[in-house]
Amino acid sequence: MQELRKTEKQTDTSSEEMDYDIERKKEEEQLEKCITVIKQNIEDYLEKYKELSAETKELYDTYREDSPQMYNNIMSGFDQRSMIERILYKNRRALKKPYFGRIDYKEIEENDNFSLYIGKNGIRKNTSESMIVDWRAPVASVYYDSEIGKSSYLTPSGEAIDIDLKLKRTYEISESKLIDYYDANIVSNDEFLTKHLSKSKEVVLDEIIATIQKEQNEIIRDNPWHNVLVQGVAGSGKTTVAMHRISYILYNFKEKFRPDEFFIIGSNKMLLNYITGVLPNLDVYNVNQMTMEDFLLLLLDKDFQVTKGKYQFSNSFTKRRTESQSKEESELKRFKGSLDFIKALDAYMRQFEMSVILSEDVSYENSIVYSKEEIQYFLNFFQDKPLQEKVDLLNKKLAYKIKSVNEEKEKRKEEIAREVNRYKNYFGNRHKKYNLMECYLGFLEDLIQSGEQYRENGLRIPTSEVIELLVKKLSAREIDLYDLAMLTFIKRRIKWTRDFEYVRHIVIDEAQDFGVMIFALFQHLFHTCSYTIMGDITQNINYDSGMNDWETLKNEVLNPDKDKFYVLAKSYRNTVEISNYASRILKKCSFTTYDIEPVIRHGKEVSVIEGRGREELVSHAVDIITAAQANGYDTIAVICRSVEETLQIKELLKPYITIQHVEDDMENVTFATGVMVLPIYMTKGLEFDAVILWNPDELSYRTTDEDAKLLYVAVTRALHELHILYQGKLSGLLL
Ligand SMILES: Nc1ncnc2c1ncn2[C@@H]1O[C@H](COP(=O)(O)OP(=O)(O)OP(=O)(O)O)[C@@H](O)[C@H]1O
Repeated sequence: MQELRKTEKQTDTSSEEMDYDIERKKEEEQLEKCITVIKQNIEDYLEKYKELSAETKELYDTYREDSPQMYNNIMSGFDQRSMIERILYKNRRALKKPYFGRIDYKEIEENDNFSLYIGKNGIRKNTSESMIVDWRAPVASVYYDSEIGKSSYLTPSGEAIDIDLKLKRTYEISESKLIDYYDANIVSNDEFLTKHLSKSKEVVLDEIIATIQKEQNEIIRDNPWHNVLVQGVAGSGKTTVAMHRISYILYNFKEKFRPDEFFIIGSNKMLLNYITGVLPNLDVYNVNQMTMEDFLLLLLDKDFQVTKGKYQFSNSFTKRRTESQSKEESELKRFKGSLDFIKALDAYMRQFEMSVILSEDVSYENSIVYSKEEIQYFLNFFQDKPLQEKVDLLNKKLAYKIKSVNEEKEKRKEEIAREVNRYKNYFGNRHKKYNLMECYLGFLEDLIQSGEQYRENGLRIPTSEVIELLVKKLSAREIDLYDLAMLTFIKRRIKWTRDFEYVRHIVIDEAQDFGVMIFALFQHLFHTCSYTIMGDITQNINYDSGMNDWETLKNEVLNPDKDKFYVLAKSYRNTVEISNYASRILKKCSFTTYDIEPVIRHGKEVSVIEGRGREELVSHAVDIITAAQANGYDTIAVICRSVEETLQIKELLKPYITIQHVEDDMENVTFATGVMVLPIYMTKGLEFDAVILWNPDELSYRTTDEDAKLLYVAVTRALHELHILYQGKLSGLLL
């Protein structure tokens, strides 16, 4: 920061320097004051913690199983203790760096002046007087959004407060000492940011509270009552913004959302561990995190278990590429990811329901007690309810009618009960069990037999050969997430269950990798849920099944009038050299891309090195890694195309370099400091100080849009250095 200030100081007059010294003294005093308060807070809370621990221990020692009251008291003691632990954690963190910003402004309507210090956590003196404002508080938005002069901020209820911003100041504080500060009208935002970005990478996502950018702030603070879809280039902070958004929502809408109603869905466990590692620093605890497959399996629960049925998940990145996949194979993938797949199942389920629930006149003692029209009206009215619930409601309604007829005839109670009982399962038994997989196979069979009827209704259904391929895969116990999605849909249509409740907000990272049908499914499953959807169509690694544009999602699944679509164009991760190299790949493609604007941070040129055989490539890789480590880089990745290649390269590098996670099972790999060898699909969402792209030759990456997306993902993982090692002919995408 001192460097940032130098240019300003050179032009200062000595009186300005004096002003600066006075001002700095005031700032030092303020910092001292805050630190004293925080120290006092820590002492007080430690005392409370000790008292509470002693009380809880005493209760625990005298606990009797027959006293529910005692049990509740112990539990509440534990809860309070963890609350105090969190407060202590926040205060201890704040002790080193209590705040990062300050805003001085006048509230125009009230004519009141304020000077607020903004920190990663709000700090109070004596639990009442606010010393430091939490970054998530509505007013803190001014720090991220506003320029000096007239502006406004929004309260969570949407009310605009007009203000006149007089000062916006940023501090550099380290180990409780003021290093420096600067004012927004003097040092540019980009200069400050670049300093932060040149750091070496850690193995969890960083919080960016002090440097959130205006366009990111807008997304973080958008309200949770509508869905938010963000298209952002690689490294634009999508994941980071999503995590900060969760923190913002839980802080500002405490009464409406519980953390355990939040679900973060990511593409693999390594990515999830990496991104959710930031949550405690953002004061977020107890949110759910899982892969899409695990989320669907959780919803399916006991109704479908992959292990029980001995199913295996298919992964198209397992094998080294030898030949192109068949036309049927890619058609099948496209169909499975499409809206037509789920729309066809919806139509089938309606037919299925009609075959189970007879909508015909119900006659009783020579008169119609429940007419066909009434039944159909009921079915239409409760269209959205599961089959079992409809059956139950219809049975109950009929029972009521039969009871009324008999009561009118003044029959005896026992006789009425007998009559009602006779009809109690007229529309079917609501406990009847359905096998979801059998239902799914029934649907596929119907597509094969009656595909034309579906097509006549405007659905794009592939040929029966394509559907037969899917049936074949299922009989070979090969399954994927779209199959799970269909089973979940069937379950929702049939079963009366609580499995779909308690999901209030879903954050989906790398959303482009999932077919649009997944989002349609979610809309169908959860009625009071909103979504934060983060993605980049340029990084769709599941070319056929994933999304290559946002149009269908935006216009056919989400509500274009109500939901919000944002674009993040600035890339904070890569150096200009790496960003330009990535942009060159995209220029070779036919798909629409979003322009990348790198934050100006220069580094080494990308090195492209040809080797005359594997041994030479290995020797180059070893040299690059050794040099990068000597340069102080902690995270280094060698990125391969397939799992098969990854395992081979690991073996080749092992004699010379310590490699993290040498086990073969990709599922168990966790992000670690050091050198990792990974297939591209596992590097999604991650970043490394230095990246070696392993042998992107023309066979591994053809000049197609599909392969361009894969390469784009691989090269944009690098923060500071990118090296391309190849033998033979380099892929046309990199020329
Ligand atoms: N405002 C910011 N201030 C400082 N660093 C930032 C900011 N925004 C993003 N970054 C940094 O940029 C890097 C990329 O962020 P992130 O991984 O969230 O991007 P992404 O858009 O999800 O990338 P990808 O699409 O490649 O997964 C991270 O190191 C993050 O800390």
